[in-house]
Amino acid sequence: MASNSGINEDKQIQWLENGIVENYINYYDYNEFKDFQCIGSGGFSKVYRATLKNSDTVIALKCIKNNNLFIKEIVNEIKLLQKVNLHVNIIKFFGITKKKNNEDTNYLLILEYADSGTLGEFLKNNFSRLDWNMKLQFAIQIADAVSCLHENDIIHCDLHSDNILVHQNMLKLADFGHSHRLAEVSTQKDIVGVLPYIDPQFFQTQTSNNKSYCYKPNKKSDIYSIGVLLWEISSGYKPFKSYNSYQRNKLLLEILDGKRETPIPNTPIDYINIYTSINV
Ligand SMILES: Nc1ncnc2c1ncn2[C@@H]1O[C@H](COP(=O)(O)OP(=O)(O)OP(=O)(O)O)[C@@H](O)[C@H]1O
Repeated sequence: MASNSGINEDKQIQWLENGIVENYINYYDYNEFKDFQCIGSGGFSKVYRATLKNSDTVIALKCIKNNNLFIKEIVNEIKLLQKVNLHVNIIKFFGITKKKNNEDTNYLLILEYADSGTLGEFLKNNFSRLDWNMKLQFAIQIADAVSCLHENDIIHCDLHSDNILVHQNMLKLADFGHSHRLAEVSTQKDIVGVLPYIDPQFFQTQTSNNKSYCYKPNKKSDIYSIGVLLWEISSGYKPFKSYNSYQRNKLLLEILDGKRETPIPNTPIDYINIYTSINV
């Protein structure tokens, strides 16, 4: 007898296959692409740069490492990306392709290609040439992209500088694997994300209740992460970069105790006000 999770996986795969047949998802044959080059990897995917044959069109292919384990995340990411596909600061979703792997079939998301890597890498390599006008543009672009999500009642839930890509000096929000529609949000048992960017309320509720976790991610949790990103854009550094992974608990306790990164000298006061404002 199939397990519940097996039934759920089958349903998700069915949704993808129906999407291809009924044309609510664009499908491209894998053989239509060439010049594959691995450009990154994350918790559940490997990402390739490739070119559409007989054209100069460059795209990114996000190949899910283990379809069966992550099929829910793939379907989730596709559904959400399709809702916000028109925004210039959100990575575009073009469709899917499939690759046969012995007995298995791997699904790959076809995405807009960002030519300058993640925002984190970009700041590391280019910070000295960024003027305030550019930093401000970056801040506005992140706020615009997240505002578009929120208008569609979607929350990203995993905002950090490696989930924002840079293309032609413009920011593109990416990686919707942990995002949710607000109506479908439940209380989080597992906290996802990168510690310095996570709304501390996730942890506060957990420790004060002395029982299972009961904080629901919401729009304000994304806005906390935007505040941290604005600081990062103004400094060029990852937040709390002097803490290594072994000091995670120490950092968590300090953040709960109110520790925050301090404004960088010569940052315009209006900019500081935006990311330190508590009236969100
Ligand atoms: N559209 C793209 N254009 C260029 N590079 C990309 C693109 N999408 C992803 N990448 C690169 O691949 C890396 C992994 O992508 P992504 O964060 O989407 O994977 P993931 O498996 O969902 O990661 P996570 O562990 O954060 O959930 C990114 O950090 C980036 O370097």
